[in-house]
Amino acid sequence: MNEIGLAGLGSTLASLMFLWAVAGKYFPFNLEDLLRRRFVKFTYRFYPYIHVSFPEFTGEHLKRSEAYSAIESYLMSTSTSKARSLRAELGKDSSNLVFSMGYSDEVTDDFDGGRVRVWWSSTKSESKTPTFSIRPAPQEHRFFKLTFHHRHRDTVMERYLKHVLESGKAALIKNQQRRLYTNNPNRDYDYRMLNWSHVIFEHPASFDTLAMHPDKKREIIEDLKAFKAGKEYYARIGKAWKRGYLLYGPPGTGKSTMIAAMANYLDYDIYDLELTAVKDNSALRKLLIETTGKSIIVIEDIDCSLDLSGNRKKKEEKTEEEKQKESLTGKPKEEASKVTLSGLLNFIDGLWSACGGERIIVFTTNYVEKLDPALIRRGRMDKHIELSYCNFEGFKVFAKNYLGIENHMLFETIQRLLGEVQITPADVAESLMTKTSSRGVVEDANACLEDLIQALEKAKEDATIRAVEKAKEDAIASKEEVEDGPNVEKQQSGEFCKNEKASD
Ligand SMILES: Nc1ncnc2c1ncn2[C@@H]1O[C@H](COP(=O)(O)OP(=O)(O)OP(=O)(O)O)[C@@H](O)[C@H]1O
Repeated sequence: MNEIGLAGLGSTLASLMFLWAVAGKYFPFNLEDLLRRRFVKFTYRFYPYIHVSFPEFTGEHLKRSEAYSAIESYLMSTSTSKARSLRAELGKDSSNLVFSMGYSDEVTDDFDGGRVRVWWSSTKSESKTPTFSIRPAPQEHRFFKLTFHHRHRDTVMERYLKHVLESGKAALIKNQQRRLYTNNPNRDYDYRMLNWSHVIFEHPASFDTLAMHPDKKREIIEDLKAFKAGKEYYARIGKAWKRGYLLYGPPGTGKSTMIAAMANYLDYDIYDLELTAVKDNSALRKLLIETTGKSIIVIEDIDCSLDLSGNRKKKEEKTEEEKQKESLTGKPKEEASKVTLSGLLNFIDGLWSACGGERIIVFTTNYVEKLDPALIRRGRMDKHIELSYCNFEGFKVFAKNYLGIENHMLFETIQRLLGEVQITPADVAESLMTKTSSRGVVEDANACLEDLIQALEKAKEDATIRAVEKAKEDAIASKEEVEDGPNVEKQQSGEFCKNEKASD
């Protein structure tokens, strides 16, 4: 092209751009938009298909995409009959195989009575870009690809994908084994940087095996049932779909067993949150975001996990033993968690706590009186459940489950003794198991009940001895007080403590 030609082209382009700008300004409709749509329509003549891809990991923190999991589960039912290459995994009760689409395979799916046809394929690609980050990124990128004709765009986007996600999520819950998650202390070494790691949850506890007064049990079951069915109710009253349970009582009274029974009853996963391993409030929030719905988030022994007075303790001096350990291993003592009470309150009912929905938060403690009232007020911990020493009703549950009996001549003695001594359900369970053979068969119910009576009588004796000793100590203390007069020093220090508490 000669110089004149180039100049001509230049001026033509300039005129076109000018006209474009003028047209965009003065035309009554959006010309640019119209032309773009015409162009797209034109290209559809040659290739009328649209693709949507769903990557496995998304976001800055590479969280496994819920959409990917739901599609994977949806395709399990579709692909088994249609795909030619399948992957097999163990199903819910470890006795059946669940099949899913193999990589690089494609299946068709018909929707709307066969009017809409789509194609799904599963692909993986190796990451070729070298990464120089401290935390290596995943080497494999997996995604599902959905292909459909452009004339079905609205149906696919508005109805078909909704159907896939809903059916997939439902199938996921039905097929997937329930999981017990724990916050991952090794996340820095996990390439996916997952905050939670999990094992299959297989605890056999149920409300039938829980030794507890039947009325109390019924009340808890009703509460859980109402919660599970409460999606619309919570939406109507404008509250996040979550509920807090505080389980308190002495060790061995069944707090952990109750959580397992709740999870089995609701068919929920459990997130066992080890608060002392959480670095700070923002790490706590990240953990919360990564939990899924239909789950129970548990913080056991909450009184031991956090300085609940709200005052951080001053940095503790290292002991000689710790200093020695550090010099031997070269590793400094692990930093204490900086999670604060307000961070925890935010976790329970801050704005972030509403993401996901259908979650139960459970705190357990052996010392309810130690907890900050703000933490357990109604609305945060909606239901306070006391698990206490074994009563006769609880014992009857054990007798039925462990020995297969509902009545026995020794029941009367046991009922009397249970009214006189405090014994934990764990101890009762232990006594009833002593005569069970290694095959799990009860060899002699009578002998088991006699063992329990012995344990109860021993507990009664011990309690009497403790009471006598306590009475002696009290008598000595009051005698000393009479002889020496009121202990001024003690009183002063008592007052000092009170003042210190008041100023806290
Ligand atoms: N109420 C109960 N019903 C049935 N079994 C129980 C009950 N309480 C305790 N047990 C039995 O005792 C064992 C210990 O109970 P569990 O761990 O649930 O008690 P806990 O209150 O959580 O104790 P801790 O406070 O020490 O964690 C369980 O394995 C279970 O077999």
